[in-house]
Amino acid sequence: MLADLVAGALHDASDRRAGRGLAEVEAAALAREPAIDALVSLAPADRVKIIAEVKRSSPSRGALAEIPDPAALASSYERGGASAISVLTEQRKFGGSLADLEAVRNAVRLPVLRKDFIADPYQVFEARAAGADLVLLIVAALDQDDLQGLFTLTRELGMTALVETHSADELSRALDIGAGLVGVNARDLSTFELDQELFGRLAGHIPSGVIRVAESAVKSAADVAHYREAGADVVLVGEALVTGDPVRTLAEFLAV
Ligand SMILES: O=C(O)c1ccccc1NCC(=O)[C@H](O)[C@H](O)COP(=O)(O)O
Repeated sequence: MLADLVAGALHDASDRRAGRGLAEVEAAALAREPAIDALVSLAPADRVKIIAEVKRSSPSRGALAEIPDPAALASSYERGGASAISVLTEQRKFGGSLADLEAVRNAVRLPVLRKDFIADPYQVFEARAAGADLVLLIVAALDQDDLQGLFTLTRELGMTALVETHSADELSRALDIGAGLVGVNARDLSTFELDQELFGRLAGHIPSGVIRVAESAVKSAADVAHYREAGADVVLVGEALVTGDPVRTLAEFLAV
């Protein structure tokens, strides 16, 4: 399933590239104001930080929320105390787009993450051109050379990579490339199974100086507290925010 998601994202990127070539997108990326330094915004603190996600639907859960105005949702996340905004830009299964990301960029002063299945440099340039400060790099979706290449390009463009892992082996590959922001996704992206204990098993192997992000499977403040007790500096939340009152839910989650 992950391979299908990556193939679909690459196919769509290739379609967009036919209309807007690499040179044009690269120029647009370089013309942007400098990216916000997400390593500063998400640095460990005496309280947990939250990356709040704009998520309409997903392969595992189907339709979640309409979200007619992603900019308004992102603004409410900002008001609610989120430290960064994640925007799912994959269209086929998540109903997202780069237009969503651009709208969010224009609405908030927080760092914005392009959450997609990124496997080609074109997608990284697109992200920066749309105003993203971060991109997601999923270790399971990339061989080590491609992971290193996309990570290096991300840094060259002044952005931060959230390097996502789901096993000890993937974590060591993330650390090998020098990732400073490492995610452990509770969701197996091929089977969609959730393992909320995975973060706790891997967190001890993430050296200090690397920001630890627990991703997925948060339904309640108790789940946020669970991740925090296991060592999470940051928790990334999608479904619980888009299906509830975002400001009130964030307040509960940030109070742990
Ligand atoms: O959410 C899915 O079903 C999914 C399936 C396959 C690949 C990625 C998927 N989601 C992306 C994410 O990792 C989540 O959107 C994110 O971590 C938030 O998760 P949640 O709070 O559980 O909505």
